[in-house]
Amino acid sequence: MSRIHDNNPKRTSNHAAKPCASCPVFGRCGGCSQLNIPYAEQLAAKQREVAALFEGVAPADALLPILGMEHPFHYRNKVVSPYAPAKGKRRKGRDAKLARTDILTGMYAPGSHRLVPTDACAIENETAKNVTLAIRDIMARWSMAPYDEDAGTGFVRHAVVRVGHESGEVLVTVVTNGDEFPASKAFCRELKRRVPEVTTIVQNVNTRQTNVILGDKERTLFGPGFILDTLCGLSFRISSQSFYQVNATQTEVLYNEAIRLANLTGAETVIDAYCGTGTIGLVAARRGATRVIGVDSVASSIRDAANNARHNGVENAEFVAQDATVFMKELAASSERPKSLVLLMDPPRAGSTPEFLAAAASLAPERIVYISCNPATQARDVRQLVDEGYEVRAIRPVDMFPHTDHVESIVMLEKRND
Ligand SMILES: C[S@@+](CC[C@H](N)C(=O)[O-])C[C@H]1O[C@@H](n2cnc3c(N)ncnc32)[C@H](O)[C@@H]1O
Repeated sequence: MSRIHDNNPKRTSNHAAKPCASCPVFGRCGGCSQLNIPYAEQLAAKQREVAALFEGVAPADALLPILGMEHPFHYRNKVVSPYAPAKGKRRKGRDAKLARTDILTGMYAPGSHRLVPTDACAIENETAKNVTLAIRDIMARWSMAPYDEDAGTGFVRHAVVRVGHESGEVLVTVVTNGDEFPASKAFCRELKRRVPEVTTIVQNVNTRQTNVILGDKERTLFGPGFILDTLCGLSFRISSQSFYQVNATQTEVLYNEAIRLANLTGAETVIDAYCGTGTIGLVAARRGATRVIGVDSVASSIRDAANNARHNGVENAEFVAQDATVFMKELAASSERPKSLVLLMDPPRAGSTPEFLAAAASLAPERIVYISCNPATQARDVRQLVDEGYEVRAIRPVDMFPHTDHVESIVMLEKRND
């Protein structure tokens, strides 16, 4: 996701952190920075940002209009809420009574670990928010202490709530500073009673004094330990540690557009580089690719991808746990180079590597569809691909995170005939 650097002083001064009708903590909470700007204006600014980044890299007419949301609220299907003691409310003893106001939950202030309590949020899924508030109330009622990050004491650190966009299933991960979860069965019963949509509850143990939210140890307290959700007609299994895009509505928009731009005719092998849990590659496997090879450096994502393929009966996709650059260089050097090739790539914010891009170009894919959450590094990488003999045919910004200064973009390149 790219941060907008809008040099327009008028826009900046007009909209500087004023109170906002949709959110009483706007300007203090680090969740959204543009809630006070009309949505159409936000989209126009994101379009301008992408246009500026690709000036001189792509022909101006390659830029297509940004795809925004029809209902740009409550789109976050994953909500991460820390719990902390209210100031001056640090517990004196283990059995000290707690009131609801003694426990803070909400969002951090921008660039800090100061919790801004919120009872409602304009961008988070409402069921997920209800879960985080219900946990706070149960904690107060049952004297479960929130984690104090300075002292390293207290029990409940975070709740990570994921809601299946289509299925409505709800996975709650309670991150605890300790292994033993007293009365965990009663806790689950009470949470389920308060928010009946909850389908599974997992305890994640994190006893380290760190900013990293999840620890390594987990146990399922209630339900199957995962939820299922449908994306582009395929069913995906989501567990507490799986990578899954947080705005499912726009993920479908993003993937549909990427597959449209890939223009698969039924003859192509598709490489899905930086594939995560294989979501986009599996959609390509269903929509015209003869064969899909996904590659990602995270072994657990590759296991999820292979399971997702099996679970959906997709037989023309395989997944490799390897560094994407090493994989591309090995493929470029091998004698088994696929003839008709399309490359899909979706690297992290830092973008790809010059070696990956050079190996990709030497494999001469007919089309490259490059998805990015950081158009600045994407423009840098696309410039190299242009130098290596490709031409930008289309750029499509997609608004995955309304009311924030992030924008996603898809670039489609074709091999130049010169
Ligand atoms: C933006 S995510 C894309 C995931 C997937 N395409 C999706 O839409 O869900 C970037 C992915 O790149 C992977 N990654 C990061 N560095 C990598 C590397 N050097 N080689 C291969 N994969 C890498 C991460 O594990 C992550 O799954």
